[in-house]
Amino acid sequence: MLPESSALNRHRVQLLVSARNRDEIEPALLGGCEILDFKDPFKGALGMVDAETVHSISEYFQAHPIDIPVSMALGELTDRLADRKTLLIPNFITYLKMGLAQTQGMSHWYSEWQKLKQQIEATNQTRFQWIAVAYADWEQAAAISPHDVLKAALESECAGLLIDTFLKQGQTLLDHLALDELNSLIDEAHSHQLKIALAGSLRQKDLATLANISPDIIGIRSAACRGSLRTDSIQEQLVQAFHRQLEQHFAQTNSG
Ligand SMILES: O=C[C@H](O)COP(=O)(O)O
Repeated sequence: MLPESSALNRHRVQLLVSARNRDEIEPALLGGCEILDFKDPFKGALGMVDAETVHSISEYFQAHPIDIPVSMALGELTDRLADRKTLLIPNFITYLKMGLAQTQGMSHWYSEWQKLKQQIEATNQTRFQWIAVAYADWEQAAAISPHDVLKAALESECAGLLIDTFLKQGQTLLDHLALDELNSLIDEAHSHQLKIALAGSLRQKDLATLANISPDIIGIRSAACRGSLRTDSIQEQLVQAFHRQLEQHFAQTNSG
């Protein structure tokens, strides 16, 4: 059952903004981003930024320490298994996420996922907080279903579950998953203290609908970019406008 519709949802929601390079850090932060994410929008839904970009972002954070959590996308599990490149993750990263496209029918995906996470932690001598990623358009992504990803996230003690879209061709999260399906995933996650992030070409106008459910994080890139084009650059005033709308629909956004 959906919670009773109300103009103001009292659940605290944080704004995550996906930046692609050092130049986008300040517009995201000044606009009010509360979790800073890094991904390369030219490499798919969860494309990882290249080593040169990681280096310049690291230099930026050495000069300007940051006090909000930072996350990074690592691409798809199947891509990581195919290239086996050693991943060096900078020490300012808290959350890591990997997509599960092409895992449908792959019998050992769960153990491969666990092994890879352990290898990344061993290489970097750090325990990361892992975010499991479910795709709302999971059938097109040949991924496992959001309910199965949620089950796997709980089993593997992930810090959270992100529900995003795999295809970025104009359809939004809400085009693929009905609000009551999202609500039931959120209820199930919250009953196990698992945080839920929602993303997938979300726009300011979607916030009134999303205020009927209680995600913990809302993630954007397209809506923060000029012309709503995720391959364009982040604009401070667009992040700020989205953040303002978020505060109008979800109370206590900035209350710590
Ligand atoms: O995690 C957030 C995503 O980067 C959202 O990107 P998008 O708004 O372009 O779908």
